[in-house]
Amino acid sequence: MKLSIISHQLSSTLFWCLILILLVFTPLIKFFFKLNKKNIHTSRKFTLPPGPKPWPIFGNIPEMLANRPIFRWIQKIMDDLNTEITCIRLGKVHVILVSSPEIAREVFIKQDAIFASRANSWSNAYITSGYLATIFTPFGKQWKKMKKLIVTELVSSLRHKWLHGKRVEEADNLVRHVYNQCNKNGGLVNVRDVSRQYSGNVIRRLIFNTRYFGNGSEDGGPGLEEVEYVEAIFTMLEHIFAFSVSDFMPGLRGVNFDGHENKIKKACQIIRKYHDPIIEERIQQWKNGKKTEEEDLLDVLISAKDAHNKFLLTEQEIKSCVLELVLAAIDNPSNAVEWGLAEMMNQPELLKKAIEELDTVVGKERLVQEYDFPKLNYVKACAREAFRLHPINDFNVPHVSMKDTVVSNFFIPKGSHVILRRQGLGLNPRVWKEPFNFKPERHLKKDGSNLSLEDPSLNSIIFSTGRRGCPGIMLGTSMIIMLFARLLHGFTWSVPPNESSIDLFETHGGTTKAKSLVAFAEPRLPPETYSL
Ligand code: HEM
Repeated sequence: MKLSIISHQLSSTLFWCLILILLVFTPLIKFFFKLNKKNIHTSRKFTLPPGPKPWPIFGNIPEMLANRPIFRWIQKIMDDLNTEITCIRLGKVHVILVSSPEIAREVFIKQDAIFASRANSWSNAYITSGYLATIFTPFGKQWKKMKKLIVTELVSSLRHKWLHGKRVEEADNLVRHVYNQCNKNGGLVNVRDVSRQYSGNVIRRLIFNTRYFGNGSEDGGPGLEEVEYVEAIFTMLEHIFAFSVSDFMPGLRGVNFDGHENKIKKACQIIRKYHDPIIEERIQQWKNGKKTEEEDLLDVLISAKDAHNKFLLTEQEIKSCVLELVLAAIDNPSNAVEWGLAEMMNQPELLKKAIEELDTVVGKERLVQEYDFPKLNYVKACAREAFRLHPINDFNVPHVSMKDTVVSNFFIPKGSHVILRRQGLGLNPRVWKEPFNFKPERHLKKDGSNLSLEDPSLNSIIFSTGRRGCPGIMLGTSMIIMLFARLLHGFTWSVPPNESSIDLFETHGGTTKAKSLVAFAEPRLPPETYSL
C-alpha cells in the first residue's frame, strides 16, 4: 500500500517535472528549430551567386593558382557569366565579388551591420600583432575601441586644425623638392617617386613629427632610409590582400606556400626597424615625465587615457595602430595623382582647364593653400576621375558576413568574404557613359557647388562607407588635393622629348601604372614663390 502511494507520488512528481520541462523548453526548442529551419529554408530557396564550380576541399584554389593575376581571372569570370556578383570558393570560404552599385549599397548600407567584420588571415594577424588595431581587426571590442580612438582623437576636425602647420610644411617641402629636381636631370621628374615620398612625409610628420628617419637629403628629397621605408610599405600592401593560399587553407599557415608570408615578414621588419625605437623611446619619455605635452599623433596615442585615468593603449597596440595608419595613408593619394596627371598630359585641354582654375582661385603670386580647396572643383573632379578609372587596387578591403543572409536574392553564408571591386564599379557601363575615357566633367555639379571626394552612392569607391568606411576622409582629401594642386599649379608638365605621349598601360598584375610617370617639369610661378 505504502509502496503504491510512494510510486504514485513519484510518478505525479515526475509528471509535473515533465510538464514543467516541456513548458520551459518547448518555446526554446521551437525557436531554435524555427531558426534552423529558416536557415535551411533560406539556403534552399536562394542559391549562391553564380560562379565556377568548386572542387571538393580546395574549392577554386587550383584555378586561382593557374590563372594569376587573380583580379584579371575574376574579371573574366564575371564577364563570361555576364554577372555583377559572383561567388568563388577558396577552401571553405565563399568569396563574393561585386561590381554593381545597387548590390554594393545593399551590402554596405542596408546590411552594413551584418558585413562589418574582417577576415581572419595570417597576414592580418601578423601585421597587427594579433588584431590589436583597426583596419584588419574583426568586428568586436578591440575594433570598437581602436576605431573610436582614431575617430575622436586622431582625425577629428579639431585635430585636423591642430595638425595644419605640419601638413603645410610637407606641402612646401614637396614644391621645394620638385623645384630642385627641375634643375637636375634636365627637368625630368619621377612623379611616382615624388608623390609616394610626399604621402610618406605627411603621415610621418603627423605621427612622428619628423621628415627623416636618418640624415635625409638637402634638396628636400628622401634619404636612403625613406626610400627603403616607402618601398617596404608598398611591398606589404601588395601582399596583404593578394589571396594568399594560406589565408584559405589554414593548414598551410606559416609554410610560406606562395612566398607571401616571407615578403610580408621582411617588409614588416623594415618598417618596424624605423618605427619601434622611436615609439619605445617616446613611451619612456611619457612614463618618466620628460614629456608632458602632445606634439604629434604618437604623443596623442601614448597619452590617451581610459575612464580610470590609466593609459588606454599598450605598447603593442600603439605600434600596430601606427603601422596601420602609415599603410592607410600612402598608396591612394600617390596613385591617384600619378594616374590623374598622366591622363591629363595626354589631353592637354584638361590640363589647361585645371591650370586656369588654379590661376583664377590662387593667382600666380603664391602657392595653393588648404583654404583654396572649396573652390578647386575641377581639380577635385580630376582626382575623382582618377580614382574611378585607376584605383590602386581592384579589390576593396574584404568585409566578412557575421551571419547567413540574402543579398540581391542570392544566399550569402555566414563567414563569406564580400569584396567590392573598385575598378569593376568604376568601369560599370550601366552607370558610367564611356567608362574607359578620362572625363572629369562627369563629376562636376550643375550648380557649381563644392565637390567632395566622398561617394556614398558607391558608384565608385574612394573612401567607401558604413561602419567600416574610412575615418581618414578629411586628412586623405587634403593630402590628395594638395599634392595634385601644387604639382599642377607650380609646374608646367610635358611629355619627355623622346616620347610622343604618356603610355597608360596598367601592370599585368594590378591596376597601378605599368611604368612610373616620368615627365618634364618647368616652374611656372615667379622664382620668389618657390623660395620657401
Ligand atoms: C588618402 C586617401 C585615402 C583613401 C582613398 C582611403 C580609402 C579607404 C578605404 C577604401 C577603406 C576601406 C573601407 C571599407 O572597408 O569598406 C579605408 C579604411 C580605413 N582607412 Fe582610409 N583611405 C585614405 C586615407 C586614410 C588615412 C589618412 C587614414 C588615417 C587616419 C585612414 C584610415 C583608415 C582606417 C583606420 C580604415 C579602416 C576602417 C575600419 O576597418 O573600420 N585612411 N580607407
